[in-house]
Amino acid sequence: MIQYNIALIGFGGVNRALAQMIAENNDRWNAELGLRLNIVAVTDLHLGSVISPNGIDARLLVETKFARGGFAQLSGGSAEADNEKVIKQAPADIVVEATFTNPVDGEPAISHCRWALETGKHVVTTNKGPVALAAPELKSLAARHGVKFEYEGAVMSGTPVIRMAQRTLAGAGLHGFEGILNGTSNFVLGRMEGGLGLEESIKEAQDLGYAEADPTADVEGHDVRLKVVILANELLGGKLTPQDVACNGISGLTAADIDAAAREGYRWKLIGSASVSGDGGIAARVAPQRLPLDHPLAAVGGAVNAISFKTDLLGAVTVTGPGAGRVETAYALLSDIIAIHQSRPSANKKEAA
Ligand SMILES: NC(=O)C1=CN([C@@H]2O[C@H](COP(=O)(O)OP(=O)(O)OC[C@H]3O[C@@H](n4cnc5c(N)ncnc54)[C@H](OP(=O)(O)O)[C@@H]3O)[C@@H](O)[C@H]2O)C=CC1
Ligand SMILES: N[C@@H](CCO)C(=O)O
Repeated sequence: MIQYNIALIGFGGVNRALAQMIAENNDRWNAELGLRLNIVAVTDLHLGSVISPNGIDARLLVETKFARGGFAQLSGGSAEADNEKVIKQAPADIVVEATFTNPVDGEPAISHCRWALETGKHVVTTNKGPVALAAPELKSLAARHGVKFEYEGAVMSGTPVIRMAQRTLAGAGLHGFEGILNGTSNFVLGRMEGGLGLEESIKEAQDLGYAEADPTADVEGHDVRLKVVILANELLGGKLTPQDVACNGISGLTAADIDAAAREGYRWKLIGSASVSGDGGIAARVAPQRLPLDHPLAAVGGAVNAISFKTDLLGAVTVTGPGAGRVETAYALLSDIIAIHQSRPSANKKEAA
């Protein structure tokens, strides 16, 4: 059995859900996968920070109602979120970055990842900023320090699309994709079809843990734009920045637009897409589209996401699954940790034997 010491950066919906999973599943992971997770540090803007080399009881972390600065009451705790000190000095093997996604410059999350990788710690993250805006730098930093930078949850939450496409569609001639890549806007469109207003629908998505800290990113398409950049660069060999992706969200759609589409046998969906063009460039965009009801993406409802990969050998391969949600996204972090566990040299030697 291997025990991984982890540091949680940001203690909002996703990292809390991971702590809850740890409290409930460590014994099962030990039996099935040969790993246990031990939380040795946490930092959060609201709660402060704590380093505890022997480990912090995950259940206590989740169940205690901490006030602002409340981590100061824990042994090794402080009322300040001292991210740099925690990331550099905590005895963690893996840093779990789940602070807010900054679609403009990716900070402070990019710095969090950099500090971790530079000090020889693996990084797993659901934060789209570092992946969309700094992946080449962070990957080369990881390689230089012999650690991993993993980010499966940055696209489609816990639904495995990045690793799946990289590994199991290798050789199939992937040349494009189109998909519903934002759970909040898909949920909101469904609610608006049912007669609810935009603002009330967004509020519901926030309560359910789907929306970004600033939900403008969801409804204006900026979140999908980051995801399109990530997928185009990871899977199509692109070097896109968000500025390369034309972007329109759903905030301009009115109840009348939605009703008119329904009467005519269509449904509005926010679609992110990219395809390799004849000259080897990549054309990418985010835009609301009216899909006929028999289109494979038209029936995808709620916070569910779906992506159709366009391949030479298989035609379209479509994957559907959760696109947002606290537990669903925490699962993506677990899947990244398992990927790190399974990529260690001794695991590979065993498999080869
Ligand atoms: N929820 C989801 O369905 C999904 C989320 N993601 C991504 O995962 C990340 C986390 O999401 P989620 O947990 O839902 O978001 P939350 O807003 O619930 O949690 C983020 C937490 O990070 C804290 N935080 C913000 N800035 C800092 C900082 N500089 N240092 C320390 N803590 C900080 C926030 O504190 P405070 O509240 O005081 O600002 C908050 O507690 C985001 O980047 C999001 O885009 C990805 C896929 C799905
Ligand atoms: N706010 C995002 C979270 C997942 O990245 C969404 O609704 O899809």
